[in-house]
Amino acid sequence: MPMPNGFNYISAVPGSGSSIAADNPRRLVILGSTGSIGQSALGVIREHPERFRMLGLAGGRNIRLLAEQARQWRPGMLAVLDASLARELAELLPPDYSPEIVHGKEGYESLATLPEAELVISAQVGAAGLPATLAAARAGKVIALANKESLVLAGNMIREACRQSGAMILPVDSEHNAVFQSLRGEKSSSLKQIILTASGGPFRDLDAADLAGVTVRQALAHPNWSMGAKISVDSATLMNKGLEVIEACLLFGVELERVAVLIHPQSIVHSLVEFEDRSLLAHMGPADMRVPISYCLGFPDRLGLQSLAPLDLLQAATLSFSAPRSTLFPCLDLARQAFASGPSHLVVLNAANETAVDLFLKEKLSFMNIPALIRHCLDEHPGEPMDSLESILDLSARTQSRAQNWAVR
Ligand SMILES: NC(=O)C1=CN([C@@H]2O[C@H](COP(=O)(O)OP(=O)(O)OC[C@H]3O[C@@H](n4cnc5c(N)ncnc54)[C@H](OP(=O)(O)O)[C@@H]3O)[C@@H](O)[C@H]2O)C=CC1
Ligand SMILES: CC(=O)[C@@H](O)[C@H](O)COP(=O)(O)O
Ligand SMILES: [Mn+2]
Repeated sequence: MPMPNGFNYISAVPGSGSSIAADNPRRLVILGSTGSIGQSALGVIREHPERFRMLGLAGGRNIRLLAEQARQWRPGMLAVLDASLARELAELLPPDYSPEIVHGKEGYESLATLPEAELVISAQVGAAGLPATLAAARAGKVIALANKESLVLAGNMIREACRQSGAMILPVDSEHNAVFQSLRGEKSSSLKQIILTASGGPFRDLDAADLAGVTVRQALAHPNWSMGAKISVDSATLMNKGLEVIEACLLFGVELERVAVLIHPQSIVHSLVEFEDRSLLAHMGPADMRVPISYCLGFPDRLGLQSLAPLDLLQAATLSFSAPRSTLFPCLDLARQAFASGPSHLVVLNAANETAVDLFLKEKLSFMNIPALIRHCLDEHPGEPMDSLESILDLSARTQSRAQNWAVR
């Protein structure tokens, strides 16, 4: 298995290092196929239809798009959020096609653990993605992981599940995919630090007075990436980078102190690794999620992406780097503090953030109150054992209701 040598990495499925043979297509499930990552993944697969066989697609509420995808890919199983959406979805499918339609947490879990599935793309948003991701890990699947919240909520549980089942995680998140590519063939003892790049989001040059009045529309207008609403707001607050620091620690088995963040407004260098000999390896490419997704789908081979224009470095011209402004964007430090405090603090961090972002998107919370609400929830939390999926989901729910109360106080 061509994994980074000696890394404490979530790894090693026997045979998963083999190339995709055209006569033996990779059997695939996409959780979150109706989202930004899900649609980008389907774009990659559309370029290589002979290499993949679609076994299952899962959406949330967007059954029109899911029906359209299902008509094209004809998987044997579909999943949606609830029973009534499942019934509506069935009505939208052609008469000659009757897949099994499942719903809710158990439905997503059964899709993620389909016995024939080899590769599961985990691209649901938020804590909702955890049960199916954990189920896929327990079932020994290769998981192309976009849903970073799963690792933040249950990193150690997922690592242990992978160790026991032989499941393996391939990082879809652009920074972690960049690190993964840069570490291949290297020894863990040579690694000094990981440097994650952050665009800084749409508000990176604003001052405190301007930040107080930013709108939802402005927060959703990411300067470089086209993404779903939740992660776009996370990018604007720098919580996305906070979640990514934790994701890097868990994926690559490195301590918090060895994961640095640099603001890099161009989003051309997707991250770097520094070695003991002062060498820096950087991964560069277009700011398009089809690049890391295709790397995971084809791993250990690279799939061609003819539909994507090459990055023109002459056009890009400048690469710049600066330190994050943590006073104005405290979420990055809040995430670091939560990770240092322990697993239940991470659950509180994630739940408070999800509630805060949801309230901000509904214009019930100001941008500056997103970190204030998260800080309040963390300050109140004494810590508790997190030893099962149920305990995580229970603490998430309690935190969300506390956060709602704080916001409407
Ligand atoms: N977009 C990007 O470029 C990147 C995203 N990521 C991560 O990937 C994940 C997905 O992000 P993104 O694609 O942008 O998000 P989107 O909001 O675009 O898509 C989210 C997907 O999850 C589904 N979904 C929403 N709520 C639920 C729920 N309660 N239960 C089950 N499914 C649900 C949605 O279904 P429906 O729309 O049908 O309701 C949709 O398929 C996130 O964890 C994000 O942090 C990481 C790196 C880059
Ligand atoms: C594309 C991707 O991986 C996102 O997580 C991206 O990194 C967001 O950009 P920021 O660097 O602004 O958070
Ligand atoms: Mn990212």
